[in-house]
Amino acid sequence: MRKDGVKIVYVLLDGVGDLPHPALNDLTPLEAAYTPNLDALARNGAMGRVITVGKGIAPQSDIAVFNMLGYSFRQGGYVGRGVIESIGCNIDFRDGDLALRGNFATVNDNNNKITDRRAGRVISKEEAAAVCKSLADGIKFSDKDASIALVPTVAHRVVIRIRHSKMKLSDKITNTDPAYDKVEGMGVAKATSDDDIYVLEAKPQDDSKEAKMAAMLVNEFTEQTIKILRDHPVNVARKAAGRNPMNCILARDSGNRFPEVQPINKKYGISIGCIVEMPVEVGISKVLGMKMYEAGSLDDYELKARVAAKSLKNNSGGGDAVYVHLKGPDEFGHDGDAKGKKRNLEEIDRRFFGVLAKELAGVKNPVIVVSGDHSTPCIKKAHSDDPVPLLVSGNGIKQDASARFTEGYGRKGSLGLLMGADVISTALKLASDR
Ligand SMILES: O=C(O)[C@H](O)COP(=O)(O)O
Repeated sequence: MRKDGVKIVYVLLDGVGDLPHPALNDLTPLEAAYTPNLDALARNGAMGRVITVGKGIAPQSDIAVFNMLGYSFRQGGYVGRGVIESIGCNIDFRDGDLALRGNFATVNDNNNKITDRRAGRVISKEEAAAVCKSLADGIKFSDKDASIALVPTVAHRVVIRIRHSKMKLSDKITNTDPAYDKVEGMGVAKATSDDDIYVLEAKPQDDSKEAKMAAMLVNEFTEQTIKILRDHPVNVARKAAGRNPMNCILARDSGNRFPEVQPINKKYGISIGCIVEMPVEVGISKVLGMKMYEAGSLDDYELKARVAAKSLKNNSGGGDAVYVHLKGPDEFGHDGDAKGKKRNLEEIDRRFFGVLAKELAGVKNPVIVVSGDHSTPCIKKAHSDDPVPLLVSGNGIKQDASARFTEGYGRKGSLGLLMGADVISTALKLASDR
């Protein structure tokens, strides 16, 4: 396959896929949204659908993005989101430490019933830092050789690292977060509702003393966290202001070692940069050795479009491809806000794809690939295994009858049903064969 001169913008819209929603007259957010720029791309390309990780798997974003970049880990060997987020947030993590993804959550004072898995989502950096400091100072494990470090990242998200100075901890333990399961090391959304959920006990998944120790330490962490945070000044203030207290941390996706993977540029024989912000996306990019471009905060869509186009221009040291992750749609899906998701897609269309179209003027024959890492249907308020639409657009790509970037056109498109791990090689082939 000749790849000389190929220029690709690869956009993953987090949680973009959806199902018909009554608030949108039984359309999906993509179908209901006014997206003239995406529509124009659809008319100049071909569509299909993608099962990002595997049939029947409602994946978390980490393993889904790895797959969409060509790394399936189906033969095992995935290290877990906790490790990827640790790498993303620069915590001092070593092989044998236990790394977990945490959520600040709200629980009832008396029975550990979870009333909000994200403690209201709005958590300031100061609140998160104050709470994490109290926990780092206050948590005393019964085993004196164990210690804890916490790094708050974005909103309700926090990274937990537990270290034992005399033992490598095992990652073979279950989650305390009831919303996700671990399947072959991958985080998978469970079909639970948010209405009747409790903090779970971490259980060892084998008989080793390392797994028993890891589970015991996570359970001590949970119990002490709830005690320390019950009357914490941050929570007294939050409650007084009518906000949900951040009085618990739910842990999931344990991992205990660095991943070993082939760098992405070597895998595809081209140079691929990226524009990412979330800690998990930063972790993935570091693991794959991608060059990261600064492009403001999560919703600086115009800037992201400008930086993406510039990264491909030969006169600025241009790469061959740039992967852009846009977090926007996913949170609306989790919150069940179909109208919000529609509005967000309209904004992305106007402020990202509209600007990108103009900024790419100086790039010769670019190909734009658009897809998602998974579906987050608003009616489910969680990730699902529904395939996501895929669009490969550019002059010379054999067009099908796609008129809009929607789930429906994806279903009818000429690219058919692909696996996530095959998307980049398929796009490269279509781009090179023109
Ligand atoms: O936003 C995230 O971090 C994940 O995609 C969803 O995680 P959550 O269900 O814990 O918010």
